[in-house]
Amino acid sequence: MPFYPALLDLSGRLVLLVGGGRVAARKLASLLEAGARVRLVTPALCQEARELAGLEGVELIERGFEPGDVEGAWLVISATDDEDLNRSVAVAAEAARVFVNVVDVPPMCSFIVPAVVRRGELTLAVSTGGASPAAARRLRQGLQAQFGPEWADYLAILRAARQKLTAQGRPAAENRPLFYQLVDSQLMERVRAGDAAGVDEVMRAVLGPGFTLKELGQSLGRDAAREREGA
Ligand SMILES: C[C@@]1(CC(=O)O)C2=NC(=C\c3[nH]c(c(CCC(=O)O)c3CC(=O)O)Cc3[nH]c(c(CC(=O)O)c3CCC(=O)O)/C=C3\N/C(=C\2)[C@@H](CCC(=O)O)[C@]3(C)CC(=O)O)/[C@H]1CCC(=O)O
Ligand SMILES: NC(=O)c1ccc[n+]([C@@H]2O[C@H](COP(=O)([O-])OP(=O)(O)OC[C@H]3O[C@@H](n4cnc5c(N)ncnc54)[C@H](O)[C@@H]3O)[C@@H](O)[C@H]2O)c1
Repeated sequence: MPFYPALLDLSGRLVLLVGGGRVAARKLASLLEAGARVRLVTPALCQEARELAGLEGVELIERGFEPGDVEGAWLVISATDDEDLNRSVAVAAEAARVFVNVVDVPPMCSFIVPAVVRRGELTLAVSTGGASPAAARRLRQGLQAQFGPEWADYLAILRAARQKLTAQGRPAAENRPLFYQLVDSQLMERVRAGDAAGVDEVMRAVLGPGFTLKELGQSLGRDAAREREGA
């Protein structure tokens, strides 16, 4: 089936998560990372889920699922191994016209979850359409090795430069070639090398004065340690 790919803005939006096992804990972590509010419905929690359930933004309901739990949710995820329960969750979500993922049960899903690499604002999402989650995982691992932490700084610089340039009010047709000159320049190599002076040099050559790291409120290497730990 040709799934429609999209990136959801879940910040401040309610998501219903059913189940309290290790898989639910993993889903809870990624939902909170995306800024969602989570209603967690489960009669029992593993230690990891219990810890995350104590965080801000989580409404823990310690009992079995009831169809009314879907009320107000923008998205539903069911992470239990009980087939009847999963079906009840899927039916309730469908009736409420809310997208639902039943982990590992494609026929009950109205959306499926890709394997993901994040580097600051870069998101690489891999889906095989459900053909092979193992292949999706291997692809993700390959991308993780290929796209390093420098992408976080690189995109932060590009965003800041783009905002400053577009705020100057020139026609988009004039700005456009500059954006391509920038992404086709040595900028990425300089960022990767942690060469701040080199970055400034490239920015000056392409965009003129006013676009140094300092002038853009940017610096290098902020996310490197974190990304190395998470890689
Ligand atoms: C990407 C990832 C995201 C995540 O789950 O967060 C994800 N599965 C991951 C891993 C993984 N899952 C499974 C294995 C064992 C090897 C294998 O079976 O291949 C491995 C690998 C491992 O663990 O080593 C078992 C499995 N998964 C599904 C079925 C049922 C079926 O295929 O019918 C079965 C058999 C269950 C059984 O045996 O009973 C179904 C789905 N799994 C999906 C997503 C959706 C399609 C994704 C796509 O487009 O390809 C879909 C359709 C629905 C959904 O769950 O959204 C995550 C990788 C995270 C990462 O490492 O980056
Ligand atoms: N995609 C993946 O990577 C992956 C990996 C492992 C397992 N899985 C699948 O994900 C599912 C969950 O795995 P798990 O290891 O977290 O399972 P688990 O058995 O540890 O967790 C099931 C959870 O469901 C809860 N539950 C039971 N009855 C309930 C009810 N009536 N209402 C609400 N919650 C209820 C339980 O309290 C428990 O916390 C399984 O179906 C498994 O096949 C997927």
